[in-house]
Amino acid sequence: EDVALSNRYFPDNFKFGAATASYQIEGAWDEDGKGEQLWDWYTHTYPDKIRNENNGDIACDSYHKWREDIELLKELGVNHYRLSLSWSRILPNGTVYNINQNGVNYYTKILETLRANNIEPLVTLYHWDLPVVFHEMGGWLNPKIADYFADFARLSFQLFGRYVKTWITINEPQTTCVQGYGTGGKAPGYVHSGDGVYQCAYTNILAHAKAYHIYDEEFRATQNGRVSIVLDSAWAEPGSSELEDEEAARTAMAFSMGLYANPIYNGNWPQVVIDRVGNRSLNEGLPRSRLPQLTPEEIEYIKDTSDFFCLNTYGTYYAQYQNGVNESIGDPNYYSDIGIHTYSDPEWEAVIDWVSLVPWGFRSLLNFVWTEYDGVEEIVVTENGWADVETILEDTQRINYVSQYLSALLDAYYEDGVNVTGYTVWSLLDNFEWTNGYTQKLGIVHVDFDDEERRRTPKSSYSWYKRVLANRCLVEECVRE
Ligand SMILES: CCCCCCCCCCCCC/C=C/[C@@H](O)[C@@H](N)CO[C@@H]1O[C@H](CO)[C@H](O)[C@H](O)[C@H]1O
Repeated sequence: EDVALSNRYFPDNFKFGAATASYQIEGAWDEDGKGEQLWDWYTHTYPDKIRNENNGDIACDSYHKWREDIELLKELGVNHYRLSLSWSRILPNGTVYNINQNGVNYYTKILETLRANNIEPLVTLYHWDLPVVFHEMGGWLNPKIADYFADFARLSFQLFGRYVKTWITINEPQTTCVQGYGTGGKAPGYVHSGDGVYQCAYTNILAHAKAYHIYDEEFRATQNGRVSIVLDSAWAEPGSSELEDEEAARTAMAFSMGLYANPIYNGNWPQVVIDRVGNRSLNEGLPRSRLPQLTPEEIEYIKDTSDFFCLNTYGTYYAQYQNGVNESIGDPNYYSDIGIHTYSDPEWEAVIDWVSLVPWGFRSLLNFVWTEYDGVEEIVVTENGWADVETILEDTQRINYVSQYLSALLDAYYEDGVNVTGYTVWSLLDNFEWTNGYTQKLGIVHVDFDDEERRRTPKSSYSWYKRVLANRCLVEECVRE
């Protein structure tokens, strides 16, 4: 079915990019002095938790093939490349006591080459590969980790600030906290849904704020860069226009995005989260809320620690009021705290459940971020893309998805006045998709994981994206305003 796409040009200052993350592409897991990190440990200790017992030991072998990756980016014509630093490649034991010069050299070469090719690096300091020593100390359940992260951030600003003007502290704390420490679906696989999610959220936002303040106080004046955190959320659409369903959708957004965005942009946790977790904790007979209380000093310290909003999003779901759940006791659990019913429309095109072709949901989400969070003057989409579960070189579904999401983005910009200034496709390469191993393919470039050379083959979406970047327009002919 033909869908009408926006015929507006992308604004002159709009930036296009592609994204990857260290553990998902680099490989060389123990090479040249790199230390062990959480996902090395997890995939080696619990191979059965990963599809086909795969791991990222070699992944796309980008540790050796990074020049080829930059060639692909150059040819594509992107304005920026979002990549992440492997903390334990730079600091094998996690702390600044021991710096691995090979790791520093690796990233220096990449950043230099990107700059030489006029590609702006968007650098994420932490994309889930926690040095294993910190996992042994409790990982993100231990607030002390925030200090170690801050040390790593300072060192990275010192080492790479020449090249990097856009820093992202942490990727998707929601995924880390809900899946890593709540449901156990990702490393470290902990199931502490009632408490762990909130403790992890606390440590993540504290770590982010520390890194932000370090940049602000020690580097901003000389380096002139900016700092943000990547937050992810699907869009929660009310299941009906009934007030109860609208409230259910707002509650879902508060628990998914608000838990992290509210303290950073508006100050403190969302009120609905404070109330629901607090009341349920009392009903459960607990002496205090399972949600850590932020002190007035912490609220002030964490608030306003972002220079622009980084958004990752892949899909939409409906939220519906669920009768009786709010009163139920005896189930200290993040999802019971939210207490709503969610569902998808079976008509929505989707190959995996959380990536769905719902461009209007994306537009609503952009509008939500724009109006809900104080002081947001700019939004950059730092991840969005389509998942296949088999190798498809003529990936028309991906082209459909990305073109319709970009069209929705243009509508949000031109029709709704949302200042969204960048879009980053996930991903440049098919890569190691965490517990899904190599079974989910989100790259615009195919990587042959059966080939020792990890041969890269651009898919149709790569050529299509290249044309969009060159024309700055989604259709045959665009109009100027
Ligand atoms: C509070 C909400 C209540 C109920 C929720 C109902 C269910 C709706 C579906 C929500 C989404 C499920 C979880 C999805 C999270 C994604 O945003 C996240 N995993 C994306 O992470 C990035 O994914 C990339 C592609 O897989 C890539 O792996 C990258 O590294 C990640 O940053």
